[in-house]
Amino acid sequence: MNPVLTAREMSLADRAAIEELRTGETRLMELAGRETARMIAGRFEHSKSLDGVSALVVCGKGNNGGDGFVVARHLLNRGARVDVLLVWPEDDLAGVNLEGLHILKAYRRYNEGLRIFAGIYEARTTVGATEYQVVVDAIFGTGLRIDTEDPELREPARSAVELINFVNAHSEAVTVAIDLPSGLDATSGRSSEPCVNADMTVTMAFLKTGFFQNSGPSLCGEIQTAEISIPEFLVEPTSCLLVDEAFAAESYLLRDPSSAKHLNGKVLLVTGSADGGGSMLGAALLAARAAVKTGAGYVCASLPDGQAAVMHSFAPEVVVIGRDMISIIEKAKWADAIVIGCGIGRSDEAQELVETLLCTPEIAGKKLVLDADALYAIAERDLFDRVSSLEDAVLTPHAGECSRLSGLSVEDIMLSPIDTARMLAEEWNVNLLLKGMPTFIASPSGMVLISNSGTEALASAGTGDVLSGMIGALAAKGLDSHEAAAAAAWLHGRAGDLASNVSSLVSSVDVLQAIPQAVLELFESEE
Ligand SMILES: NC(=O)C1=CN([C@@H]2O[C@H](COP(=O)(O)OP(=O)(O)OC[C@H]3O[C@@H](n4cnc5c(N)ncnc54)[C@H](O)[C@@H]3O)[C@@H](O)[C@H]2O)[C@@H](O)CC1
Ligand SMILES: [K+]
Repeated sequence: MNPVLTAREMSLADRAAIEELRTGETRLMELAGRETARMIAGRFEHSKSLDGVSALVVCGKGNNGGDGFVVARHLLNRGARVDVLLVWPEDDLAGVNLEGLHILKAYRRYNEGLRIFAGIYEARTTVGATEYQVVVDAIFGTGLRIDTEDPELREPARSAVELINFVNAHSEAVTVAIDLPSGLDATSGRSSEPCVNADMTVTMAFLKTGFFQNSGPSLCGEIQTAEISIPEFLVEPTSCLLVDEAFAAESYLLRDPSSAKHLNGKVLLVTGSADGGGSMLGAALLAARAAVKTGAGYVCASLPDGQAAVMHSFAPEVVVIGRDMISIIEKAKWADAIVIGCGIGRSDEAQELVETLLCTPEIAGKKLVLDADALYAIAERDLFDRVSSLEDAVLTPHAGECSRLSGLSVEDIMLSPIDTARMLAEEWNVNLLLKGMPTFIASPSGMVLISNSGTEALASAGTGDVLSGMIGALAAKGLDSHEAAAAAAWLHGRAGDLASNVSSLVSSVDVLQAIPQAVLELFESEE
């Protein structure tokens, strides 16, 4: 899994590379620029040469602008025609950045086409009349400071960002952001007004937390990471990682050919309700079937009396027991993981059931997935002390449920989901999976995993129940509940993608049915 860093962590890594390893700023910058030019070339079919390609590189006064001068040089080396726009006067440049500009100026002797514009006003008319295939945004990187009270950019940055966005909106040009789109805060993902809207972001060394929060996902475009010789050991231990296919594959424990069903993960679900005329058995069916489809060896569901036939018509593999505590405790002793909450309802009786379950040692000592109405009961009955003493549990709220649990507003949670998930997991001493796009999975020790797979396809009723069943299955098969939640979130997203080409048509049953394909893919791509 790849580390995901805050701006501060990235700057510590930069400094360690320069001061401890003596890598040298010039070397890092050269690699940054060269890698970016190589990735730009990769966007065009003729990846070695950029003959006939016209590029505009818009440079700021910090090291991000310095990267821009190097990119401009390597684009020229590959045959592109290049215009460079200095957003600030040359007098504002110093050190490696000024050196970068001097080298570029020396290039002019050999490249008549190279134009260097001193300031936005000098550039505007010519830029407007030129057709570019590439616009490189090198105005701000991790050094940007935004005032959250007043996120407006001042001149000349404002006009420069507007120019980049104008060319992006009115031409076929690909906008490539160096390190991050200018105006985006690398840590929080909040953006200034305006902010560059990139088609592609070539980020240096490591992903940044801002790519996954607030405006980050909508402004970065495709994200590529440039290897610039800042080794991973400089950032270890990391506290945030991006879940990837390789992690999901490693986490998916295949059955031993000689094993019996009871060795392949036994899941108990305490889910579903049917009161009077209403029924929330669908949630129970989806979660149970998802556990089966994810490869649990044995799935048992505790349902309200008289509901076994419904389960068997949908998931004949599932053994059904009653809702009485004696039967539940009996099966809890046997189970490797227990899923509690999907569709049990919000009645006093349901809340009482959750409280009793969490206070029962045979249950509290197991791997637990607490979802939906179980979360409601935890919030209503203030069961956080119980939650804190659980052996290995995961709570799986969406932002609304998280708000009810924590008392924080949905807006505040969404403004800093990584920090919020980490803080609550630490406070409640439990794993917390904060559902959304992306999904954040925090452990009590402060590790946050980000699962970025899947699209809006998953935004439909019942997909959360499917996820709970999947987590239960992976936990029962041997993962701890933090890893199980992260791997299940990734597979769940992938299953959503595979369910249909048209995301709006995807229902939770479609996601369920696509689980085996998502799992199979893991092993096909490994071969
Ligand atoms: N430090 C290093 O060793 C490396 C840094 N690299 C590049 O350097 C970047 C970071 O460079 P810097 O720290 O110089 O910062 P930036 O180049 O991101 O920008 C900072 C400059 O903009 C100004 N500024 C900040 N906020 C502003 C605002 N709201 N309005 C107007 N001006 C503002 C600052 O005063 C400073 O001059 C990275 O994103 C990356 O692109 C890479 O070259 C790799 C190596
Ligand atoms: K940038």
